[in-house]
Amino acid sequence: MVSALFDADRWEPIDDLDRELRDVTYHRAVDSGTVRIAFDRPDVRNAFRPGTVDELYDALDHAKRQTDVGCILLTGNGPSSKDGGWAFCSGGDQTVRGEDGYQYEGDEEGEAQSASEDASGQGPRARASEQGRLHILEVQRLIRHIPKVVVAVVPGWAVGGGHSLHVVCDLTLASEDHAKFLQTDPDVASYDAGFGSAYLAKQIGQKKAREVFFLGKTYDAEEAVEMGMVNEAVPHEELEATALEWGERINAKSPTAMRMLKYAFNMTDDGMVGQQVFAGEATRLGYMTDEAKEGRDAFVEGRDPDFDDFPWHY
Ligand SMILES: CC(C)(COP(=O)(O)OP(=O)(O)OC[C@H]1O[C@@H](n2cnc3c(N)ncnc32)[C@H](O)[C@@H]1OP(=O)(O)O)[C@@H](O)C(=O)NCCC(=O)NCCSC(=O)CCC(=O)c1ccccc1C(=O)O
Repeated sequence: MVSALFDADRWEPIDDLDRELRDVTYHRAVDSGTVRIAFDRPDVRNAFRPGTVDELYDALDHAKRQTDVGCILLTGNGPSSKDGGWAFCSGGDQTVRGEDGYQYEGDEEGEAQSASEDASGQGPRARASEQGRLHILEVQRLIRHIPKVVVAVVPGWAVGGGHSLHVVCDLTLASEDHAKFLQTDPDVASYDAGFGSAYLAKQIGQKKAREVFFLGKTYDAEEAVEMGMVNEAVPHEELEATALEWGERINAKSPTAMRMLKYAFNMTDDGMVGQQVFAGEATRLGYMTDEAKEGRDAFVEGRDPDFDDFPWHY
């Protein structure tokens, strides 16, 4: 069983990644352009270790390249076999935290190296795996820039770095029975000084965001909706069916419009990088015009371009 909320009839596994997935499951909906990526360490509240982050990154990157996929659901499998508890993600696995980041353990490091080695056997990720990692931030940036709608589907605890992940997702859907939102970063002397805090303040306001971090209160799904950091709370049993409905709605829309809107929402907060990402898509749209083709063809054919037929639009 993947998860107690997982409807096996509605999903098929995706298994053409370069690595074997141990800490994450990855599925595609049978009847829509929606994929489901889930943390699969329910006995530790879906805490992520370095290998989890590698798998998550690779699954997201694979999803990014599927041109018939418009929606990515990010969730946590459950419940825990130990106590029945549910989690989206409880952040970095504190048992493998070292002085310079989170450490690969035993065979996890071996797998990461063999999956990432270049021809010399000394590829950048092979070398990096000997050191502590904080590469959940690379996952955050991928979620931020992926040209699709990413929905955090929260069946239980969203804590620490897991809370930050839901913050950076485009939408959050939560179980009204079990979802709980908590920031423990300052309790364990960690701090997400980027999207997890500053972008959260854009969502819920400065005072409330400071309360989340400085007082470390736990909020249920309804409170999180009230605060503006969760879009909707639904009964636990309906969580994944509702997420799939959202995926269908999203996939029915114009891919270009959705991509440009996501980048437009990002741009005001993302500085020059936000402008660059939006501008790249504007350039792509430009390339699709006859005017751009004339510029390219003129160069390739060794002649001056003739733009006379193209108006100076206003
Ligand atoms: C999540 C809890 C609130 C759940 O509490 P409860 O329901 O009572 O369950 P427990 O009995 O506590 O937990 C069950 C079981 O799971 C183990 N566990 C839970 N969380 C973790 C974890 N994060 N790491 C390791 N193990 C965990 C727990 O030990 C139990 O195991 P047993 O063997 O059964 O006893 C509560 O569990 C809790 O508070 N967990 C810790 C939450 C936490 O502090 N997370 C880390 C925050 S820091 C972080 O995530 C940094 C991430 C990061 O990389 C980063 C770095 C720099 C910038 C940004 C980031 C970023 O945030 O992205």
